[in-house]
Amino acid sequence: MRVFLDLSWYFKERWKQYTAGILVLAIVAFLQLIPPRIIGTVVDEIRLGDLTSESLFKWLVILAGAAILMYVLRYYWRVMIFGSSVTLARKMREQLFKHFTSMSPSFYQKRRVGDMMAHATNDLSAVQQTAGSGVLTLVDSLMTGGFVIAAMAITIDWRLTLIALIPMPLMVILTSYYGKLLHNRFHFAQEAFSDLNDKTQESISGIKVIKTFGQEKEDIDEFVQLSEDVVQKNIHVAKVDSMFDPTISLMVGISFFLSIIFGARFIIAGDMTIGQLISFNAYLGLLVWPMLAFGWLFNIVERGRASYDRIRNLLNEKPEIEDMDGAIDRKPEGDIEFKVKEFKFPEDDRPALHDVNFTLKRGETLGIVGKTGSGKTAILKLLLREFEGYNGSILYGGTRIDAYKKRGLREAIGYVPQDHFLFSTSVAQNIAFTNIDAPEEKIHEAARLAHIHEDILNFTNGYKTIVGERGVSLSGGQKQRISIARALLMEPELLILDDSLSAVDAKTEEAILESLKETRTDETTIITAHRLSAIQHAHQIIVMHEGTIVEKGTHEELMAMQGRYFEMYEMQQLEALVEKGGEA
Ligand SMILES: Nc1ncnc2c1ncn2[C@@H]1O[C@H](COP(=O)(O)OP(=O)(O)OP(=O)(O)O)[C@@H](O)[C@H]1O
Repeated sequence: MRVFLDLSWYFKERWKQYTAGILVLAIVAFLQLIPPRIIGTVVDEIRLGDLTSESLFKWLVILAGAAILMYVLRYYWRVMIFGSSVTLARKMREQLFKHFTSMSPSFYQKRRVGDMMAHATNDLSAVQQTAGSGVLTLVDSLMTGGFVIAAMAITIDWRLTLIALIPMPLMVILTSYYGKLLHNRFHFAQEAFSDLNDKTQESISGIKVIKTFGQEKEDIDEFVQLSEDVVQKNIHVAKVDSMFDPTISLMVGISFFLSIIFGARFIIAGDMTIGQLISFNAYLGLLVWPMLAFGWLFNIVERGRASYDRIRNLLNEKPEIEDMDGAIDRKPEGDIEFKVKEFKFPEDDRPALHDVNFTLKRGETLGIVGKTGSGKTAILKLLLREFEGYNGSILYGGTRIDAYKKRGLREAIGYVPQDHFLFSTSVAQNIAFTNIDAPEEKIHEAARLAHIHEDILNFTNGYKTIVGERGVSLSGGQKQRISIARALLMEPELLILDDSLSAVDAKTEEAILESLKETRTDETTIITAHRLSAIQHAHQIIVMHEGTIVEKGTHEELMAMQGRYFEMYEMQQLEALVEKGGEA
């Protein structure tokens, strides 16, 4: 029952609804006692020959009145209690979503999407059930059960009541045992559901790759296997679940059996009338629901507790990167001074960066080149404060970047990542992602700078064209340029292009670089690239190798050094020549 204590914050918040709901439930529980009582009285009046048409009419009116009142009140408590449980789910769903958006990238590195989806669906619905059906079954089993037992003991016979209740302790022991079994099995069923969710999500996003490699059958087989696992684990849950009802019915059956045997003896002894035994048995019939509710209560509470714990654990995880107390609330600007002695990604023993030092003056362009895995993106991730825990300091405008509020820092940076993402909305909305109210001219201007404007005008609906999930209907180069336009619309203090020109042809690349040079005279730009033409004109170029800077300078200086950069350049010239068919 601890989950009710865990949810007490919400019960306090909605105490009016819950109190009203519980009060109404109590009235319904009391009204339920009327029909059995009337049936017994009528039977006794028939036996004694006292029943008149007036008295029968009176009983029928009372029965009808009680029925109508119960009908209305049953509707009312559902609105109060179940309505509140729906609001709780909404509230927790919002909390979860907000939490997900505040978490650092390393959180997503550790967790699977399917798992998070399972928390936001199955777990939330189990908690919702606890705050709705859980409260109902708890209150109803105690109240209806209590009232019925009191009516049996006080108005009929306390000895027969005690006898009829003999199977109860056994029922409590059995149902709580089933509850424990259920808890474990439900946990495994949930995990299997997470795996299935994860698989489905991955297969759908990777459908192109699956089809290209003709792996549909293998993928379906894997899905069927996981789906079978979910079914098996849920059958395990259902097996325990289905033991509740027969057990309770058996116990109630034993109660009826005992009440008939001993009730008949009491009638023969003259301690009880036939009408009273009929009322007693009708009351016993009313006990079936509270007993069932009691069994369900364990079931609901066990599921709710497991789910609530999982959600709480998730919500308790703190974002690794948070604003420090008194953080500066403005966008940084000025020179960038990068001095990192050593940096390791979480859960990685090898340093991704070591001894990386450079200064970038405001308004200058820095080019970063190097083999794949040499640490180019790692530098950018530190600048963006996506990761921390490095040994050294990164200053922006003379102040450590962690002294700024994360929001301010990120607003100053227009970052175009390698794995850019387009949303399933229009092209215009994708570009105006950071400023949804941006005027049309600004959106077009950004698109012109990214040299995608003409392409967009050729789309069926121009800027209103809806981009499929992850932009499947666009070419790689078009997606890249829309992502660049999105970053340019921010007019960022620092523009970072992380290998963002790889899918555009050399001519378009040159045109984009030219327009950046013309418009971004006072702002800073960082470009990482494999193709040297993208960084050739930068004020400063650093060559990365195995996590450190091995060469630094302008294109001319680096060429003169005849080192790695020179080799890369020569190699790329040769490749270009071969592509052109060897004509010099
Ligand atoms: N999130 C991460 N967690 C752990 N290790 C990582 C992570 N990201 C990158 N690495 C590792 O850090 C090293 C540097 O990676 P980085 O992404 O900076 O390379 P890169 O030079 O940008 O490569 P590319 O040109 O292929 O993009 C690599 O060995 C990579 O495997």
